[in-house]
Amino acid sequence: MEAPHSPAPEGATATARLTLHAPEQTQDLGRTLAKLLRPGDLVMLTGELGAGKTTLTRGLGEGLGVRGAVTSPTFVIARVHPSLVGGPALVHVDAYRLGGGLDEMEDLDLDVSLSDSVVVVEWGEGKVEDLSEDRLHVVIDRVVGSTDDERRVVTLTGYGARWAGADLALG
Ligand SMILES: Nc1ncnc2c1ncn2[C@@H]1O[C@H](COP(=O)(O)OP(=O)(O)OP(=O)(O)O)[C@@H](O)[C@H]1O
Ligand SMILES: [Mg+2]
Repeated sequence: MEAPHSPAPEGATATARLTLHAPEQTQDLGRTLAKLLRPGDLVMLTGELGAGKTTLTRGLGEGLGVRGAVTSPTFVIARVHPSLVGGPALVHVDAYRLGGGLDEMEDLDLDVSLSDSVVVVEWGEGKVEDLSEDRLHVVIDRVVGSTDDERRVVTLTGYGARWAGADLALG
């Protein structure tokens, strides 16, 4: 599934693609990716229902050393997981029901500053890009349409100066 010749999207400063074969690998990717993340980073997760966005976020939470189990934020729009290791909190957002985007996001009245946190947003495309000039976009695709195939192709694309030259080939 490598597509080395596909052009990078406009504005992209770093990109990588990898294939994951099981949910544990998706979670591991999150753990590895967490090492690259800093306070103020915005990570957007895109992928259909059950693609593995929350699974990846669970790994991010482990890698960041935050409190609380990462689950689908079904009944809340955002959940804050404070750091247990003196690092940034993880703010996990389900933007699916976030109609208005940015304004609502700022109105959520989270008791944490987004610029001190790592903000991970599921279903945020077209809604939260304005939160930061820099962002890491993670797209998770099923290799085939079948729901019992565990393979996923993950495309990581960094936008903005923050990600310029970053090595996203984390496999
Ligand atoms: N390679 C894989 N990576 C991640 N999840 C996988 C993989 N293979 C199978 N799965 C399964 O797919 C499901 C992914 O669920 P998850 O909640 O992470 O998806 P999601 O993208 O957050 O969905 P939603 O859009 O409903 O929030 C889990 O049941 C998981 O076990
Ligand atoms: Mg989810």
